[in-house]
Amino acid sequence: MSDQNAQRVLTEAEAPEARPVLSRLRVMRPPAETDLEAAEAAAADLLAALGLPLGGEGMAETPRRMAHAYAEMLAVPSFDMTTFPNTEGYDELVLVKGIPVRSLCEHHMLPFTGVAHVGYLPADRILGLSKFARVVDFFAHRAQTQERLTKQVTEKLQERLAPRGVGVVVEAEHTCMSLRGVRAAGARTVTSAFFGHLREDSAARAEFLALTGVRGEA
Ligand SMILES: Nc1nc2c(ncn2[C@@H]2O[C@H](COP(=O)(O)OP(=O)(O)OP(=O)(O)O)[C@@H](O)[C@H]2O)c(=O)[nH]1
Ligand SMILES: [Zn+2]
Repeated sequence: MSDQNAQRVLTEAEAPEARPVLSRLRVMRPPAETDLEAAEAAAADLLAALGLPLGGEGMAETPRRMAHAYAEMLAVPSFDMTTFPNTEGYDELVLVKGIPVRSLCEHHMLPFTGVAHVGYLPADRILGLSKFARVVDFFAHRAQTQERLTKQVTEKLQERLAPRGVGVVVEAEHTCMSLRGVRAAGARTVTSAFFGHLREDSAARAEFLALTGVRGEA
């Protein structure tokens, strides 16, 4: 519930002059160089160049919606990476499974969607559980490759927690590969990155993969 509050659209009373999407951008961090007016003009040019009629009522606002939709998908959500001392000395795997992934492939600027499984072996500090999904979201809100997204989530956890191990698996469907081009609908790409004990110890990695439900001996 607090997640919804953090990214809710501001009410008209709070921001009477703002359109809903602009309001949402205020509680997230748009790329520094975002120019919505220029993006809207460029979207209109793109649609016109593709031969789409913009005169009718249905599409008159489409360039604005396109510009705002991309700006929203590229706006990096900010958050605190809250950690706690590991007072109980918990030293088994902590795994958050099935975190939604929504990102844009940098080659076509088309969405790829799926899930991430993120886990670590704690050392001195433990991470607030919601932060696993927030780290994934933070790196997903940009033009990405699935490989880079997987590595960046791993490296951020490594850097902030100094844990004994980190494992990240991402399973996603790329619409650039399912809706167009090769049209391999249903094909899912699986990427993984491991650090520390989960990288070096094949039994620990196998346990991690078994808990994620991802098949295969690493
Ligand atoms: N490695 C990697 N490739 C990706 C990702 N997202 C999209 N791609 C690929 O990027 C490649 C771009 O290839 P190009 O040949 O330049 O583009 P294209 O002519 O549209 O290729 P097709 O998709 O095969 O029609 C394609 O093979 C995509 O499937 C990703 O996250 N990681
Ligand atoms: Zn693509």
